[in-house]
Amino acid sequence: MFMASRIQRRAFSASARQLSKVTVLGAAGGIGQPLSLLLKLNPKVTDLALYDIRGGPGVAADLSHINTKSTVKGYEPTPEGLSAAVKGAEVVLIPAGVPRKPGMTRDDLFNTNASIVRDLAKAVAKSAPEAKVLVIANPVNSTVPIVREVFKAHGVYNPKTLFGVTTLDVVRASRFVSEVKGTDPKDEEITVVGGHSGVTIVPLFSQSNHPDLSSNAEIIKRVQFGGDEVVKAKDGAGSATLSMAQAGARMADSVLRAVGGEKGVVEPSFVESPLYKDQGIDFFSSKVELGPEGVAKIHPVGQVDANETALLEAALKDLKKNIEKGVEFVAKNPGN
Ligand SMILES: NC(=O)C1=CN([C@@H]2O[C@H](COP(=O)(O)OP(=O)(O)OC[C@H]3O[C@@H](n4cnc5c(N)ncnc54)[C@H](O)[C@@H]3O)[C@@H](O)[C@H]2O)C=CC1
Ligand SMILES: O=C([O-])CC(=O)C(=O)O
Repeated sequence: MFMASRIQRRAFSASARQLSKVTVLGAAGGIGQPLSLLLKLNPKVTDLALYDIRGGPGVAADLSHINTKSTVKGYEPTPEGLSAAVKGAEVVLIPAGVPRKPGMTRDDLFNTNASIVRDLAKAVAKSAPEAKVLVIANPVNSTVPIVREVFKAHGVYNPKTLFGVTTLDVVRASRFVSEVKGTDPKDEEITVVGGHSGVTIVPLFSQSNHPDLSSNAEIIKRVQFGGDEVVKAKDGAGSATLSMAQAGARMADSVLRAVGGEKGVVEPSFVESPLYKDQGIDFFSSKVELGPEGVAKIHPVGQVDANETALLEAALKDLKKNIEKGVEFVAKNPGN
């Protein structure tokens, strides 16, 4: 009978028990807390690292009592704490940054959030350059290019590992359609492309079970401005946190499934993309097939109708400006 050597047995048990450290930067915030909770409940996460400029260790102590196997550790808000939090991470999620208040656009958050994301990206570039980085902080259309510029400056940029999280847009689209059509949202897969703000969010209903909706201005607007609905309802207390936590946890889970070797995992995401590079637009959200290294394949936009063509044109115009703004910010403000 074949007897596995000790080395073979060790190699087998390491691969069977994939170690997946996941770090949340901004873990004590409105998104960070429920997101961390959902990650604590995910058996694919073996180590959960929580960092925030305030409150990280408290949230970690609380979550650490939940009886799932993963370890949970909160880190002090120091450069050493940040570096230790990200070190060895498979996935780093970044929901750190201020949220909108009524009357603001996501772009109005740029002045505050650009430097927060830049500085966190520096720490990731230094201590976890191979991690898959999932950027949630707004304006995503600009913060993702900021992370790229920082990684490039550190000589560690890999386009396969940088993602802007646009999952909430497809989550919303699926739910809103199911409400209109009286269906189960799990059966409503709606492709949403472009970016993550207002008119840069383009739902492609012509590709769904309900092509009639592609001329329905009301539902298109609801998907594009779903975030504003929540901002208005929260009336000054912030923006979407719980639905965002669910969307972020879904995206992290998909990335981990692909890391674990699962095939055919597809999520929409704002990534460096060839689709509109000829128009000077480096980043675009479309369906992305995930693999062990991160981005495995970027799906094309596919067939769109006349109405969607017009929506895409408007989206590309804004996207270009948003992306350039992020790139210019790092060029002019490289930080320390
Ligand atoms: N991509 C998306 O679909 C969505 C993005 N967002 C964005 O996510 C961000 C966070 O939103 P909320 O959690 O509601 O805000 P929040 O204010 O409740 O939480 C933000 C957390 O970040 C922390 N923080 C600030 N600077 C930090 C730094 N330098 N390092 C580590 N932590 C830091 C704060 O202490 C706070 O705990 C906002 O920019 C918001 O616009 C919100 C919803 C959806
Ligand atoms: O609307 C906001 O500011 C937060 C966000 O990105 C969303 O809910 O989609």
